[in-house]
Amino acid sequence: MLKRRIVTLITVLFILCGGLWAWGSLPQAKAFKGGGDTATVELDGQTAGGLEKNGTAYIPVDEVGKALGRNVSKKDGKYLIQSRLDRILKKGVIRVGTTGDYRPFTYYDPESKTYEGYDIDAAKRLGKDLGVKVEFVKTSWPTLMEDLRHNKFDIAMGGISRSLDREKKAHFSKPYIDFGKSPLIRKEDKDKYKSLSDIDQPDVTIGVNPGGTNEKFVKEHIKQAKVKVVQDNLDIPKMVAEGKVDVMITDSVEARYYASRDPRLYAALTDHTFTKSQKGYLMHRGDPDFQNWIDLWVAEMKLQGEFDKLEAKWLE
Ligand SMILES: O=C(O)C(=O)C[C@]1(C(=O)O)C=C[C@@H](O)C=C1
Repeated sequence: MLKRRIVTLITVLFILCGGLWAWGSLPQAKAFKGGGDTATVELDGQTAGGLEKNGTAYIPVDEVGKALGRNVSKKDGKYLIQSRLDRILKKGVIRVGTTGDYRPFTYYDPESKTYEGYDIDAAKRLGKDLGVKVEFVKTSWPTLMEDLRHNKFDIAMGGISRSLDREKKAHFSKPYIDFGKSPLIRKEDKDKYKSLSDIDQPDVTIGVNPGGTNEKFVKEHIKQAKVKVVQDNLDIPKMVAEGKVDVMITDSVEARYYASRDPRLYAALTDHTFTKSQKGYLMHRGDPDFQNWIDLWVAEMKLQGEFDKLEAKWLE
């Protein structure tokens, strides 16, 4: 009887020591929250859970991978956190964030419940070239960076301006189109607005959508004119045409698009834009394999004249 008890005790001790050894060998990360025997870390806006021991968190590497939107594999005794590219290929889906409010790049049609536009076609082509399905995820200009950080999508596409500010928090692909900020006005005002100072007058009202580079430009450069913030970007060109606001300062590409479709509108100064900028696709930081693939894809699209075809279809 005593012998059996001693054997059981030794077995229990043995299992306990093994468990502690396995626990201790889990990869580490600093905990910011949690206590007792659970811990949580935040990685790129996602949380991963594990155990805490003496102020150190032990987070299973699978959890880390999940939080980063990446797969984890084990080879030659080493854990490998794979690129997002491998995960996309394995899952057979790429999640593309897009705002759906910026013609001609991205437009969500509430009736057909589908997206269309230059970058929607580009995203579909991207899916085809990757050999995966495309799942569009709605985002917005004010929440774009947060939605990316929270891993709501793998890449954002839809007339996004490359900017040094955004590159501090995310990563842009190589550019695929050049443009600049310019005014969309009523045709009858063609001779009235010939420069930014003609526009920045107390009797002028500028319509602007929140959260993007249009608003940033207006905040930085407009001192005297009235500014009306319009939640739905798609409403602004019509508001200009109907005289509800006088000017929309936006990307020259968009100004041209609306002016060529509505005879009441005029795209001014598109050859002398207020700024010079480029569009790019927005990705997470720290994943060179995925970023390189996307850059090569952008280069191939240019080389094969695919962006030219999209321009002919959507921008002319
Ligand atoms: O923020 C950006 O990157 C954009 O280029 C998007 C942006 C904007 O500047 O607000 C550009 C033009 C459209 O009218 C709406 C959105």
